[in-house]
Amino acid sequence: MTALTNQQILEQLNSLKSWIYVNNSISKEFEFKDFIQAMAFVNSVALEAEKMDHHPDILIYGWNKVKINISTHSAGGVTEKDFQLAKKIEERIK
Ligand SMILES: C[C@H](O)[C@H](O)[C@H]1CNC2=NC(N)=NC(=O)C2=N1
Repeated sequence: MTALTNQQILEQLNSLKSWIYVNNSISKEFEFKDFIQAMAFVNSVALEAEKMDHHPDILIYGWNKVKINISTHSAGGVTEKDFQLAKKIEERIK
């Protein structure tokens, strides 16, 4: 899998809500009612990641916030798989 160009990444970001391109990955911050809701979200992301065998970096902070960063380690950049995972994550919080 080859890394997408900056142009391709910026175009694909338009199909996602509030994700940004930073530090060679796509990233979004989420805020929840409380810590338990945040952890429930993180566990649902873990299940999606396992299903895809494609894993994000997950930061749980500030009690009820979660930051997700996704890149494709083997490609050293952002690939289609990262956008697929981001779309799955967005479906999980609807
Ligand atoms: C062996 C296993 O399939 C690989 O290490 C997978 C696991 N999850 C992964 N996740 C991400 N984000 N990038 C990868 O290159 C990757 N590779």
